[in-house]
This record gives sequence, structure tokens and C-alpha cells, in this order.
Amino acid sequence: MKFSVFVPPCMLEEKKECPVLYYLSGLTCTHENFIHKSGMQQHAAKEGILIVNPDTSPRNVNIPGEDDAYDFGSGAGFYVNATQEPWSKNYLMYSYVTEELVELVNKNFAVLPNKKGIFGHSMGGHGALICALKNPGQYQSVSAFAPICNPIECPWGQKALKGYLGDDKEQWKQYDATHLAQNYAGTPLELFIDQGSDDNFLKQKQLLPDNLLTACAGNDHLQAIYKQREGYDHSYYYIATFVGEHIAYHAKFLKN
Ligand SMILES: N[C@@H](CCC(=O)N[C@@H](CSC=O)C(=O)NCC(=O)O)C(=O)O
Repeated sequence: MKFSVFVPPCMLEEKKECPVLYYLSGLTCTHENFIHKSGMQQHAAKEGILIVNPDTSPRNVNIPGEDDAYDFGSGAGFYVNATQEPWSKNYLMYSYVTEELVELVNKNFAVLPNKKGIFGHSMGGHGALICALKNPGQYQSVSAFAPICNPIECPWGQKALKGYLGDDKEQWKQYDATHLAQNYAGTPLELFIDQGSDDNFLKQKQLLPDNLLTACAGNDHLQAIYKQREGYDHSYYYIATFVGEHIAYHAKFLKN
């Protein structure tokens, strides 16, 4: 598995220990889209935060058809642990991003292991939300750009969850941010949800933020901040515009 890391100057030059922020990308992305297109480096440098961006799936694992669709298989791991063959051997993205990658980063970079945030875009926004909701207290901050908020109810999510987890919809709920938010009983958590108003995938009902906001409103342990950006779409131009605001938001929690 490849992943990219941005090391802030204060870690490189002043040998300071820094907080760490994991960014989970969306469908079709590799570990490079975010570093090429978001412009996050200047903001992470200013705040002194190490950024880690994993790939979105295993690659070249010789599963027939693994590269055939943009929304399933390569580039579309959906941050779940697959239980269905042939995916279950390699497609363990949830354990990878919450455990294996974290251990690797903690061992190899001078990060503060208890100052850890997570954010992401679209499929990766879904990933960030479920990682935080399933692991109360593990992430000090979470935010998402145009996340898939209720995958059990949208075409992208239904295709992926059926393929990786099988037909039992009870299993799907374990990876659904809206369902997890309805049942969350952990330490108080704030979810920062960002959404462009002119996002085609919002219009196609792939994202369903209202369902997650309703779930949060009914749960005293959760607080949602929802920012709708007038006229913005789903692209990296949108992410590049607001990534500084997200990194500053995480810094409030990670640098106190
Ligand atoms: N090719 C697909 C859409 C693919 C797409 O828009 N991917 C987004 C994330 S969407 C949700 O996870 C993305 O980040 N693309 C990479 C980029 O650099 O823009 C289609 O045609 O519908």
C-alpha cells in the first residue's frame, strides 16, 4: 500500500513533535490526488501538522475485474473490511487506516499519538466519519468535504457494501455514518460537514447529508457543524478553496 506524507517544516527543521491529520480520498483517487490538487501544504506547514494520505484501495492483487469499475474494486475500497471473497483477503481498508497505518506512522514519524484528527472527501468523507464514530476518543477532530453520509441508502454505497459485505444489511449498518450517529454513545464529538450547493452527486442523492444531520440532532453526544458553500461543486477546486479552513479547524483541537 502506498501513502503520501507531508512533513511540516517545524518537524523537519526544529525537530518538534507534531499532531497528525489523516486525509481519506474519494473514488478513483490514489495517494497523489490530494497532494497534487488541494494546495494543503501551505496550511499544514503554517499549523505544524503532519498530513497522511493513504491510497483508496489495494492495487494489483489479481482479482478478476478489480479494475473494471470506478466505484468498486481498485480506487474504491470504501474504508470497510470486506468479508466476501475474493475481496476479503486484501480489501481491509478500515483496519488499515485505523490500525496498521497509524502504527506505521507513529513508529516512523515524530507525531504526538494522542493528537490525531481525520478528514476526507466524498467516499473518504464517509471513511473519516465512520472511523471517528466507531472509535470514540481515538480522533480528537473530524471533518468531511461532501461526504457520502448514508451509504446504505445511496447507489454508490449499496453497490460497494453488497460487494464487500454481502447481502445482510445489518452488516452494512456498521459502516454507515447516519446509522452510527443514531447510536453513538461515546465521548462528545463534533462533526464538521462541508458541502457545495452545486454538487452533482448531492443532486443525484449519493451524499444525503440531511439524513446525517437529523441523526446528529437526535443525539446529545454529537454536535454537527454544517457549512453549505453556495455554487461549489464536488471537485478539487472546491476542496482547495476550503482546505485551509478545515486544517485550521483541526488545529484548534490538535494543538490545545
Ligand atoms: N469518474 C466518476 C467520478 C469520480 C469522481 O468524481 N471522483 C471524485 C471523488 S467522488 C466520491 O468519492 C474525486 O475525488 N476524483 C479525483 C479528482 O482528482 O478529481 C464519474 O465520472 O462520475
